[in-house]
Amino acid sequence: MENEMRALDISEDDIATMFMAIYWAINTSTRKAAFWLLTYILHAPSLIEVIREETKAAFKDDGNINLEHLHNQCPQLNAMWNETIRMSSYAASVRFITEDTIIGGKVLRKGNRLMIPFRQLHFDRGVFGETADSFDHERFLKKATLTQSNNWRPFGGGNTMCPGRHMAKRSVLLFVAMLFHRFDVEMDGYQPIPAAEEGKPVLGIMSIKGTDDLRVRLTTRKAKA
Ligand code: HEM
Repeated sequence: MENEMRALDISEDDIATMFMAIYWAINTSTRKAAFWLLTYILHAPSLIEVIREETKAAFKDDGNINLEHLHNQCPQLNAMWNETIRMSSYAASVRFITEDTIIGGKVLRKGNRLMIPFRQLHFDRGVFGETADSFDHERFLKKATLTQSNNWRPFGGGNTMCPGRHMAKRSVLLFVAMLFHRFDVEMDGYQPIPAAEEGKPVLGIMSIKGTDDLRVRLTTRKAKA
């Protein structure tokens, strides 16, 4: 990729900026999304069996795992994923206004910047209902069209919509499915859902606040005879 950029005469500074953005995108939001998804599941442990049952067809006898099964044929796990990134997204799209535009009776002047904070969209009770503040693992099962809503934008939108979104989802679903197939997982004694760092906007998924964490116990599951 670097060679291709050099061949296009892109400057050293711009190449560094692009790589920085890519490394950062890969290394931050995806692992945080996995953390929050596991946290929500461990706080409703009956979901673990639901996931094991739904994902077991993805695990092949030859050791391979069918990623597309996890992506397309596991509605419950997918609904948990959608709900997790609704709850934990703290990004905002920033757009440069190129023409005077009227939205909802408000004039947006050419030359200004517009910020669209996702958290406010994701917690809008007009769209997500009275339970918008809490994790509902079935929310996107009961209403699959929510993913088409302009209020659900964990990956932004338009030309700069996150190109890593499919990879991020597949990585996290794979990690969670493998974890529950290989291990019994439980909280190391009851712990509340860790506080999220709400004071610091990020381009993606929220961090845990301060030293909060979630300790878990893992026990290897015995292979079925
Ligand atoms: C849960 C995981 C992730 C979340 C929530 C996330 C979220 C976002 C958001 C909100 C944007 C800005 C979209 C906009 O401007 O409207 C973005 C951009 C971007 N993301 Fe992600 N992302 C995730 C994972 C990834 C991964 C795994 C990669 C790379 C493999 C990636 C690569 C990028 C890149 C390159 C951009 C800039 C796109 C552009 O400006 O054209 N992201 N992401």
